[in-house]
Amino acid sequence: MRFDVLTIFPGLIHGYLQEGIVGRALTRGLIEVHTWNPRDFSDSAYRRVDDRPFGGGPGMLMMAPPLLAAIAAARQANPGAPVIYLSPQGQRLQQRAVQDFAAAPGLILLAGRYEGIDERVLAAVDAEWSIGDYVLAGGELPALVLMEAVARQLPGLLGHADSAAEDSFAASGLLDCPHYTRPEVVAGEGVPEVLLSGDHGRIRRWRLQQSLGRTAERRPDLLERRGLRPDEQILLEEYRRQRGE
Ligand SMILES: CN(C)c1ccccc1CNc1ccc(C(N)=O)cn1
Repeated sequence: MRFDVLTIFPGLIHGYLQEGIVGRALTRGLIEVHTWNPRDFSDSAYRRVDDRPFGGGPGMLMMAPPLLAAIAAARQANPGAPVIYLSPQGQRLQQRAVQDFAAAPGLILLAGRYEGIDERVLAAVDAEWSIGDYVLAGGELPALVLMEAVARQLPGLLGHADSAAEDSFAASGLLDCPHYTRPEVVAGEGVPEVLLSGDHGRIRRWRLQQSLGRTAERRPDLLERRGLRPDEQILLEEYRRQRGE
């Protein structure tokens, strides 16, 4: 999959992609990442990309012409790829949208800076997405968040093939259960004996019960949406009894 990122800080994008699974996906050719700097599309002497807002107000805005030209260049290089604008005004990114993006031929991501961009750029944008209800100095981190979440979904990217499919959100719609590894005792704390039992049916049951209990405690909204099978309802009730609720 090809990602094209429009940013005045290309180093932020390439820098992050040197490490980790996305870095490996790059070297393995599973993904391609190209950055386009609006400054290269500015027709002003000082490669100007920002200017003062009409109507006054603090800070600067990104001008439309350099961004529109950069978007056109990216569309030519990544045909069929939707242009996604990362902004606090966008739709909230959830795992379902990530899975949909993973099926796209490519993605063109527009990272805003300053106080935002000229509204007329949105005529060239296909969708506006937000990674959460908070404000960052630029759209580069949200672009990297989207890229990594999508890259994890690409077949062949993660070692144990089905792990992305096993992601708690994707598969079960539940929060993940607790995990343990060696050493067996940490600061006097041991490991739940069920995990040492070798009884895989019991282990699976315990993990589902933990996921259900944690989701009920921390994210009841997820359970609302998902609903519970009868057997899950029983596991959750047993969990609550054991927790003395
Ligand atoms: C500079 N700002 C305020 C801005 C204003 C408008 C658009 C983009 C930006 C860039 N900042 C972003 C981008 C995305 C998110 C998010 N929640 O996805 C948070 N911040």
